[in-house]
Order: sequence, then C-alpha cells, then structure tokens
Amino acid sequence: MAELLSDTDIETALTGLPDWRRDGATLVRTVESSSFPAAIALVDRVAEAAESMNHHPDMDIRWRRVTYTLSTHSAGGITKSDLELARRIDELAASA
Ligand SMILES: C[C@H](O)[C@H](O)[C@H]1CNC2=NC(N)=NC(=O)C2=N1
Repeated sequence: MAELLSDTDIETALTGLPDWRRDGATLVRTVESSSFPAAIALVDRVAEAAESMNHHPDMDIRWRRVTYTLSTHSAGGITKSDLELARRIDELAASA
C-alpha cells in the first residue's frame, strides 16, 4: 500500500513544483499548448510515461488546455508516485 504524504511533505514538495497546486487529495496542473494537436501529442507522451510507471493521471482536455489531476487511487490521496508523475509531466511539458 502506497503511503499517504503528510501536509508538510506535500507543501515542501510543491516548492519544487511551482506549476502545480494542491486541491484536496489531488495535485493539479493545467498545460496550455500551441495547438490542439500539440496538446494531444503531450497527452500521448504523458500516457506513455504513466503506463511505464503504472501510475495514471486524470486528464481533462479542452482544446489547447489540458488539466492533469494526480492522486493515488489505491491510497485515496497524494503519495510519492504523484510527485514523481508531476515531475515527469513537467519534463515532458518543458520539452514539448
Ligand atoms: C492494477 C494497477 O496496478 C492499479 O490499478 C494502478 C493503475 N494506475 C494507478 N494510477 C493511479 N493514479 N493510482 C492508482 O492507485 C493506480 N493503480
């Protein structure tokens, strides 16, 4: 069972994840791409990364804006896996 992070752990981690915000039991980031195909290309790369980690985001796609919502469903909240996926999404968004 993945261990839920404490509020302090989450706040500390968020200092290194400035594009993310906490929303209850989730971490949330919206990425705006240059076009709809570019947004979907990023979604595809995130999907590959998520699959390789066996840790998947919720993704809300609205034209060029995609909102990624992270939580560990099996733990009912935020775990280290969510922090790792957030970092991975930041890397992919930066290199998009
Ligand atoms: C069976 C499979 O390992 C689990 O369902 C994985 C899949 N991806 C997952 N993704 C997320 N975000 N949370 C989980 O608990 C989770 N569990």
